[in-house]
Amino acid sequence: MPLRPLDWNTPDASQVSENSPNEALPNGLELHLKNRCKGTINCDGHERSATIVTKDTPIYSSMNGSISVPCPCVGIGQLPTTPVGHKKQKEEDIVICECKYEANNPDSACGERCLNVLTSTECTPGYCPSDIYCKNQRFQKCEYAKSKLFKTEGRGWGLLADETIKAGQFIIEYCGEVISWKEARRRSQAYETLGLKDAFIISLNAYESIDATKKGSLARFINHSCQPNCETRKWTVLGEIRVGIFAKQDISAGTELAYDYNFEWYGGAKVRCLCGAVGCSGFLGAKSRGFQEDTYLWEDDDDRYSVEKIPLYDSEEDAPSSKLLKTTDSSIIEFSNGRKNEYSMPMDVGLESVHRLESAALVVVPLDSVPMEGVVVEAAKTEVSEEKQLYSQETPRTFAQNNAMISRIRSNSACRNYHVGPSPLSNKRSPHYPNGRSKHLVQKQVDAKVVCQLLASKEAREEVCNYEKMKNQATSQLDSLYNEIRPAIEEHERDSQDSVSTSVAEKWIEASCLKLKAEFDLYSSIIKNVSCTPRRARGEADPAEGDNENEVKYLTN
Ligand SMILES: C[S@@+](CC[C@H](N)C(=O)[O-])C[C@H]1O[C@@H](n2cnc3c(N)ncnc32)[C@H](O)[C@@H]1O
Repeated sequence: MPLRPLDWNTPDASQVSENSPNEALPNGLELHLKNRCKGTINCDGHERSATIVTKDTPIYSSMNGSISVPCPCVGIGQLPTTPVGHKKQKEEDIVICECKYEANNPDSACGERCLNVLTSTECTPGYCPSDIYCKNQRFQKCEYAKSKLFKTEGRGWGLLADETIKAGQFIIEYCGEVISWKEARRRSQAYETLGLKDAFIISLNAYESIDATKKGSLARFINHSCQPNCETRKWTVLGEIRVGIFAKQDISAGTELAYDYNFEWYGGAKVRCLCGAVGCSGFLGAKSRGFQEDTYLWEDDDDRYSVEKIPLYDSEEDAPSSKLLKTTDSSIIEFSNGRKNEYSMPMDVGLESVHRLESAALVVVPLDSVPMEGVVVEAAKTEVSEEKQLYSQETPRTFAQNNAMISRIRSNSACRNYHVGPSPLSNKRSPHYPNGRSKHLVQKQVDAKVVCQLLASKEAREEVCNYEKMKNQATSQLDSLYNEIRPAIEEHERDSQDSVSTSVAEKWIEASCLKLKAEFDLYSSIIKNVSCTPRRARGEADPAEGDNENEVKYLTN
């Protein structure tokens, strides 16, 4: 049973032949000289001897009851073995389809219309009415497309189609050790500490991950692309969820296979994406929650770690020479979070600048977090301590939560690669101010009540208050929707769905837009009234009962 290997038995002693020195594996891992076994590897018609180490060895795959090791010819050699560690499927859990094999219609034997195929479940041998004709046991029979390893430029090893592959075709299973989510985090950190640059852990479901770092199939060599020709899909095979790589489109022989990792970035080095796609997001995991939160946290006033400041290329020579835009003078680019950055652009603006623009557009920042500096400075012209009163520190649902939701909805999280690290950056994630508060807790907002105290006109005050009320309503609507949606999101992470339902996503988008509009209305009203209506004179009675008069005095100075 060559499935989802947790471990392998030692190859049969009869396989042992001449020993040869260890060879470096494609990803730089060495064979460990432990539980040593010698075996003959038959690869593309030629034989070579090698030391095979079970248990503690980076050996690839569980194909057809064999283990695979890379051969210097960049092929794969096989040694027979038996993977163990699978759950036994209970008879009562076996789902039986209603197909009937007809000799003149081969598709009748568990083709597209098979009930099991429609629910991404493989038929169980011995129980399928199509019996030996059943075509729905691709994972079990390792019906992989032909592929071969090749060395890429800058992205390590990659995998090529070695035959024409049709859209929708099963290419290969992502095999590896099935471990808990917690163990995945622990291992990711350990691998990073060991200096392993490549990440091989993908998420299987909310609780388990597949680690192909040391044991896995050739699928572990498939690189990421922001415009991929493959995708991951989950199938239920003999009662277990397993991950396969499937073709998204027809792929011709010799084309590199790639899928979108939806890489989950938790810190550590930001890895530049070298997929070369037109809409490339710049970094592996740039769309993930961790990456966006980290980037956002530092955008305020510390540009050192923001994505825009990290050069995409190590040197100018590395940068592609394509000239995509032309401009003559300095341009102000307004980011979606309202922050303006001034770039003195050279005559020719190359790919890097375009990337910068694209990555800026990717950052979704709700108005909650817009500091409104223009308004406050202009209106108050006051001491720093008063700024605190204009900016409420209330953070009903911070950006982190909002953004987590957005990125979860957005992410097709069937498979996320982990890249976890106790890196220098992780210290930066909780910077502290001298007053001991964490920087990311200081989400500034304009406090409409304090602004009202500035305004002499009753109508102006009422208008601002009304807009604030509407903003608060929209905020609590979004909050309750968040609670309503959470189970759906959790469910989505647990089962094999690749995305949340469109209706859920639409509800969320609608409520978010309403909140953004309410915020926009409030802030426009504040700007309009602060700049166009008279201010209250010093010492004038406070419009609101019990308000602090000193506050007003300061503000109108
Ligand atoms: C699952 S492995 C893929 C195989 C890997 N190239 C190797 O040589 O073993 C994932 C790692 O490959 C590299 N990689 C994959 N896609 C990449 C891309 N588009 N740009 C840069 N590096 C990439 C990254 O180091 C990533 O952590």
